[in-house]
Amino acid sequence: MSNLIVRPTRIPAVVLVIPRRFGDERGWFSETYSTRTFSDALGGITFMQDNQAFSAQKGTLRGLHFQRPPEPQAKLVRVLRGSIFDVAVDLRLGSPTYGHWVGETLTANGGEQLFVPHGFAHGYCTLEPNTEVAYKVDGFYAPACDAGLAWDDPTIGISWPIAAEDAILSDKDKKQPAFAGFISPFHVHQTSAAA
Ligand SMILES: Cc1cn([C@H]2C[C@H](O)[C@@H](COP(=O)(O)OP(=O)(O)O[C@H]3O[C@H](C)C(=O)[C@H](O)[C@H]3O)O2)c(=O)[nH]c1=O
Repeated sequence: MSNLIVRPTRIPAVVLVIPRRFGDERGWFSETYSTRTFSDALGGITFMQDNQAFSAQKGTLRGLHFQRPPEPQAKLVRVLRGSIFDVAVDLRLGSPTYGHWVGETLTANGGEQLFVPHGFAHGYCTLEPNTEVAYKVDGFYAPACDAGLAWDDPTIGISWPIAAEDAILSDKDKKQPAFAGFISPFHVHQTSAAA
């Protein structure tokens, strides 16, 4: 039996992985990341940084974010506590799913992880209070390359599982630009281990 369930989403480059949990009378154990088991699913990616975010309230929405080249970031996202609706948006010029989004519910109880490659915007909203998210990135934080798109952009049309008036946003995310007129720096044929 494999220690990792791998399921492509409706955008094949965005992959859901579920590491096996070994349960016993004490609880459970799981290898939440291993280059040995994940490399087949994610390619030869080298993660450089671990991030963790705590959101006190249900409906906290972070995104849509990405870093422009030369510092793009692929992300491997999982939930330590609570649950989120995790979203990736295809920004790769030439992709048949350009401008399309995919969302997956990630929970601490289920241990699901979402891989978001280079060329995608990423965002999530929390589905319960006191939710903690941990994620690996394959590029360092580069504020000069930080970029974003409006979480509620009508052209992208993400079906968030919360009412717009209930979304809790940073000041930055309240002012992210619209997708209309966006000029993507990414291309589907960019050679990258993560896209
Ligand atoms: C992302 C990041 C942020 N910071 C500092 C910068 C700010 O002073 C503070 C909060 O940053 P921000 O408001 O951008 O955090 P989030 O809104 O959670 O943004 C993240 O959430 C969405 C879902 C993402 O996919 C990105 O990883 C990231 O943009 O942490 C750092 O020092 N290092 C980092 O790697």
